[in-house]
Amino acid sequence: MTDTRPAQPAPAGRFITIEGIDGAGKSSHVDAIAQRWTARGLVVVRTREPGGTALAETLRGLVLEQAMDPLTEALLVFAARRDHTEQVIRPALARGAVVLCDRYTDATFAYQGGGRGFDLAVLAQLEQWVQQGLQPDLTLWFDLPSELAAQRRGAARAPDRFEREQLAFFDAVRAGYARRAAADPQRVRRLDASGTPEQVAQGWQAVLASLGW
Ligand SMILES: Nc1ncnc2c1ncn2[C@@H]1O[C@H](COP(=O)(O)OP(=O)(O)O)[C@@H](O)[C@H]1O
Ligand SMILES: Cc1cn([C@H]2C[C@H](O)[C@@H](COP(=O)(O)OP(=O)(O)O)O2)c(=O)[nH]c1=O
Repeated sequence: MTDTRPAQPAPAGRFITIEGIDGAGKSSHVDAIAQRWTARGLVVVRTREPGGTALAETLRGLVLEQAMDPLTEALLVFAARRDHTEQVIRPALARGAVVLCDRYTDATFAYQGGGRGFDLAVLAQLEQWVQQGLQPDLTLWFDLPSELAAQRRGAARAPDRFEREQLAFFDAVRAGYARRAAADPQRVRRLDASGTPEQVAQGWQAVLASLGW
């Protein structure tokens, strides 16, 4: 069935997402990325997926800890996304804020599509129904080999249901991100996340500078 509802009007703010396999280094850079705009007096709304609202955080707890089949998993991350998008992201963009979101739909194509092997055409339909044409203006993809990410994750934190997966799963997730980047290279910018923190920071700074952000 074709979804014929019109896309909602383009929002005024800026929507930036951060992506990568677990242990890629996203959390280590998000404060500095946000500061780039707060230093100029812009309002930055920092949020994450799955999560960002009370309902979506409840769904996050289920997705990260409960065993479930791939369709249930895909529906739950999109249900969380719908609530988050409508309650937080669209209103913030309409107010002119910078929305900086730790993961969004590229993670679904990477983890559920790549990692779990779930049908990409179904994910694309859900994406359309849930987002009604809304896409990030920019996605910073922290990319590095799965082995290196696993070493970085180490034993520092109790692994959730995804972090307990084997290297082959993360190789497939990474390939899922690469497909999304190839399909939309203007939006999804790959960063080499295998270097030192300083080198990685230079990478995202160069991308933002090239956009005049
Ligand atoms: N460039 C880097 N080089 C080496 N270790 C790093 C680098 N960036 C982050 N780390 C470390 O790797 C681990 C995972 O980083 P984190 O930022 O939590 O990743 P993510 O949020 O993508 O899962 C942390 O212990 C962090 O200190
Ligand atoms: C947004 C999203 C995340 N995930 C997974 C990826 C991560 O393993 C996990 C939560 O991501 P993350 O917030 O990066 O976890 P942490 O707080 O441990 O750094 O959820 C999906 O499988 N599908 C999705 O659509």
